[in-house]
Amino acid sequence: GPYSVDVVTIFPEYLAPLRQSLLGKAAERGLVAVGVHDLRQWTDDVHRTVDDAPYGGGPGMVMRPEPWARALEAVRPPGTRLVVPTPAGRPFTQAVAAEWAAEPGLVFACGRYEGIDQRVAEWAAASGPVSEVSIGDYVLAGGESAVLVMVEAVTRLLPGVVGNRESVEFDSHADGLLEGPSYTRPASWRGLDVPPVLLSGDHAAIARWRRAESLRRTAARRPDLLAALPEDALSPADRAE
Ligand SMILES: OB(O)c1ccc2cc[nH]c2c1
Repeated sequence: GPYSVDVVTIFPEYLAPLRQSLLGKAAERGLVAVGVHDLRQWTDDVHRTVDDAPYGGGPGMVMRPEPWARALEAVRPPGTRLVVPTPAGRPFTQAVAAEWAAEPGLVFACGRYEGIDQRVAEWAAASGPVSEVSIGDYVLAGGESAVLVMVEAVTRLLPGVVGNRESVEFDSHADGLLEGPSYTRPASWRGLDVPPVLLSGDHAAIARWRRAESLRRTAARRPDLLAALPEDALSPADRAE
C-alpha cells in the first residue's frame, strides 16, 4: 500500500507544500498518503492551550505532553516510526532517509516554542521507534520546515516517485561523496567552455573524470565525508588523484 506520512503541528497550513508538485502527483498516484493534523484538535480547554512554562525556569514555553499523547494515539499507526525534529537530534542524513523509505511510513511531531515535553518521546517509544533528528546545525522557529525537508528526501527515494531512477542512485551523498559539476548546452558560454572530456564520447574517460571531480570537490568542501569513507571505498586510482 501507499507510504504513509502523517504530520501533527499547530501550523497545518505550513505543510501545504506537501500537497504540491512531486509529492502531490505521488499522492494522486497512490504512492504516498499524506495527512496533516492540527494539534489543537486534541487540547482539552476552551483556549486550546498547547504550551506552558518550563519547570526549572528559563526563557520561553514548553509544549504540554497531554495534547501530544492524545494526538499521537489518534494519528500514529502502531509500530510506525515517530520522527521529532529538534536541533538537539541525531543528524538526518541520506542514509537515514534511505532507511526510512524502506519502512511503511512515518509520523512527524512538529515542535514550536522551546520544544516538546521530553516525556512525550519517552512515552511514544512504547508504541514504536522514535527518532529525534536534526537537519543541520542551525536553529529554526519550529519543526515544520525540517519536516518538509525530510519528507522530500524520503519520498523521492520511494519506487515510482522520481521518474528517472538513475538520477536518484547517482545523487550527491549516494556513494558518500559530493557530486561533481554538471554542464549542458552551449559548449561555449560567455567565454566559459565545458570540459572537453565531456564532449569526447570516451565514456571510460568521462567516468574517470567525473569520479576525480567528485573526489576533488569532496576533499575541498567536505573533508569530513572523505574521512568517514570506509577503507575500501577509495580505489588505488582514486588515491592517485
Ligand atoms: O531547528 B530545528 O530542527 C527545530 C526543530 C523543532 C523546533 C521546535 C522549536 N524550535 C525548533 C527547531
